[in-house]
Amino acid sequence: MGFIDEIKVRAKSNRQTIVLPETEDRRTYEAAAEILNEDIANLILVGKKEDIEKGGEGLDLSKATIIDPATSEKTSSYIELLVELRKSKGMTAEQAEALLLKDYLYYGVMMVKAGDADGMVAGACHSTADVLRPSLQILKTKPGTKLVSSFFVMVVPDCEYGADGTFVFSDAGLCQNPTAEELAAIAGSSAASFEQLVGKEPVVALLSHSTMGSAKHADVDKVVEATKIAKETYPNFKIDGEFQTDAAIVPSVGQSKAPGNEIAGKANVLIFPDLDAGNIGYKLVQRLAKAEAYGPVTQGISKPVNDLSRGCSAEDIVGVIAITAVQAQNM
Ligand SMILES: CC(C)(COP(=O)(O)OP(=O)(O)OC[C@H]1O[C@@H](n2cnc3c(N)ncnc32)[C@H](O)[C@@H]1OP(=O)(O)O)[C@@H](O)C(=O)NCCC(=O)NCCS
Ligand SMILES: CC(=O)OP(=O)(O)O
Repeated sequence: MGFIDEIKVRAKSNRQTIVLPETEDRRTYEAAAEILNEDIANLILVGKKEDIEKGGEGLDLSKATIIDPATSEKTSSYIELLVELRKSKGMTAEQAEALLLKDYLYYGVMMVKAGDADGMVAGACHSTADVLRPSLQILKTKPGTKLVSSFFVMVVPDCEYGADGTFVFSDAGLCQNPTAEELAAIAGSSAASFEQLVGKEPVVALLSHSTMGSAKHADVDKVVEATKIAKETYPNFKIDGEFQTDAAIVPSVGQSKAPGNEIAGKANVLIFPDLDAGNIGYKLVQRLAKAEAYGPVTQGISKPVNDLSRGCSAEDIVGVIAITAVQAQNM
């Protein structure tokens, strides 16, 4: 069974409730119909009943719960809770009400915060910053984690590298220019995410344009420092660097560039030095190698709110909803 089919089976075994706030996008409805048809999760669609009926025309969405912020009896409690959480930032009741009635992404995150949903998925028609900012402000980093970061699960067809072609790429969505300490935290979180979702031993490579000192530059120094911190902080995970991508994933190149290294050529978790590299890298593999790309999935956050690319398909949304449900089972 492939990666996403296994995730769907796990999601079905203990159904979670996922909120979908992007009811202005047809792909949301197509994905919702498939999730409900396959019994992968319970779904909440946020919006006006008549808009949702129109948006989902021709699809069976009868098992979805529809919540209209303008009429829901829960809205006043979300306003109170939002004011409580953000009063130190100057949030007033009037501002909270205006925000929750206008911005369904904030509304969905408040549903998760209040425990009325187990997770949220959005990003088909909003930028990553707009999707993740409310969750960073409201849900916050989970205890014991330094920062929230994000990753893609990449499933590359006909590929013998990684875990039979399955990889975690991080951070390809959120942290723009991580420090060495942040890069180390991303490596630790990504190893744990790989273990949780892929169910195999993570082998983590911190990527660079240098392998074990072959190039000299401040950018390389950052990755070397991050590797040192990550190895000290997460001694139970197999982590090493700095590696070029070929040395990280191709066994023969790994052994020629880093002889005797136990991670070289075997990595299945690839840590990119910054968001430019990560975001460019995942899109190249997705589009040129025709890989499945699920994400950006967040890690290190207190409850799962996951993003999508605006270029996603309905099938991609189905995958990210199933992943979100599996993350929620473990929170
Ligand atoms: C997500 C993002 C918008 C957050 O930054 P921002 O809008 O400038 O927001 P702020 O820095 O004001 O942060 C908002 C809150 O989130 C918190 N936060 C921001 N980044 C965080 C992180 N990585 N982990 C934990 N908390 C974080 C801040 O501490 C702040 O909390 P507060 O409001 O309670 O003080 C920003 O990191 C970003 O734009 N990332 C790139 C997204 C992107 O374009 N990706 C490419 C396509 S996938
Ligand atoms: C993840 C990502 O790159 O998102 P988008 O394509 O929407 O910018």
